[in-house]
Amino acid sequence: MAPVRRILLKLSGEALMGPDAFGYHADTLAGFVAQIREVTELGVQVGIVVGGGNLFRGATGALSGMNRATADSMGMLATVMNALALKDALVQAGVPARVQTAVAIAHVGEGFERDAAVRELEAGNVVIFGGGTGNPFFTTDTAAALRAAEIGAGLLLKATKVDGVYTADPKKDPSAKRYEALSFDEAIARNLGVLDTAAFALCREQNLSLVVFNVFKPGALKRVVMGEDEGTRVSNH
Ligand SMILES: Nc1ncnc2c1ncn2[C@@H]1O[C@H](COP(=O)(O)OP(=O)(O)OP(=O)(O)O)[C@@H](O)[C@H]1O
Ligand SMILES: O=c1ccn([C@@H]2O[C@H](COP(=O)(O)O)[C@@H](O)[C@H]2O)c(=O)[nH]1
Repeated sequence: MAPVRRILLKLSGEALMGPDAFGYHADTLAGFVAQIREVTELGVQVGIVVGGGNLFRGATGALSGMNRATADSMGMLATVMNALALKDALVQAGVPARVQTAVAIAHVGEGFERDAAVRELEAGNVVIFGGGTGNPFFTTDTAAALRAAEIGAGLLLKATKVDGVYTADPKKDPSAKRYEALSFDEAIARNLGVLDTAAFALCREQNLSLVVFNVFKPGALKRVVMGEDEGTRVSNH
């Protein structure tokens, strides 16, 4: 089977810290870069939205009394830092990459512009979208669904710490069962927390298929883009 032509990869921020409790784990980052390089070598165009859970989440700041919108701005800045870290690691590995940010930060990255992003992808550059949607009260899952729709990605991939979508959070409920596939209607109706509802709803509305997979499994990203049996597929069918 031919690989998907263009993907939007949502890379977990929390995954970047590997076995550490905070920040970046160099070997883990190198492993993700190797997987991304593998799919670019197949000719797949790769857009990336990276989360911020290794550095800061707005909801956590709000719990300790911060204004939620301010805390979310800090969370968005955390995702920009992750975008820069990922870009640096990709470029050092010989994979050309650009950063576009939803929050304007002069001299740090280009501002998000859909046409420019598509041109970069067609030229063979990985484009990393930092800063989420640019708005508080959203998550990078929703940003990933949004950017996927904007760039016309054939598939949205959520690269995370679990190997698919389960009947309940497998970290909290050891009896949870993994789905091989399910519909967006079912995911929303069952309130499955692997993605936020806004992101599920946008995918459903835009008829954008999603695969949730474990990014720590070597070669998993390539298997997903090749349409092989990996993770859980969520779609309108
Ligand atoms: N039904 C479910 N199936 C699978 N995972 C679930 C489910 N419900 C909740 N989860 C949890 O969702 C997590 C993945 O989503 P989450 O947004 O928290 O992580 P992330 O995207 O990896 O984080 P980050 O904010 O760092 O980008 C999993 O680690 C899992 O514990
Ligand atoms: O559109 C967005 C995206 C993200 N945020 C804030 O950033 C952090 C980190 O993102 P995660 O998706 O949780 O990894 C998030 O907790 C929000 O505080 C945002 O405000 N808007």
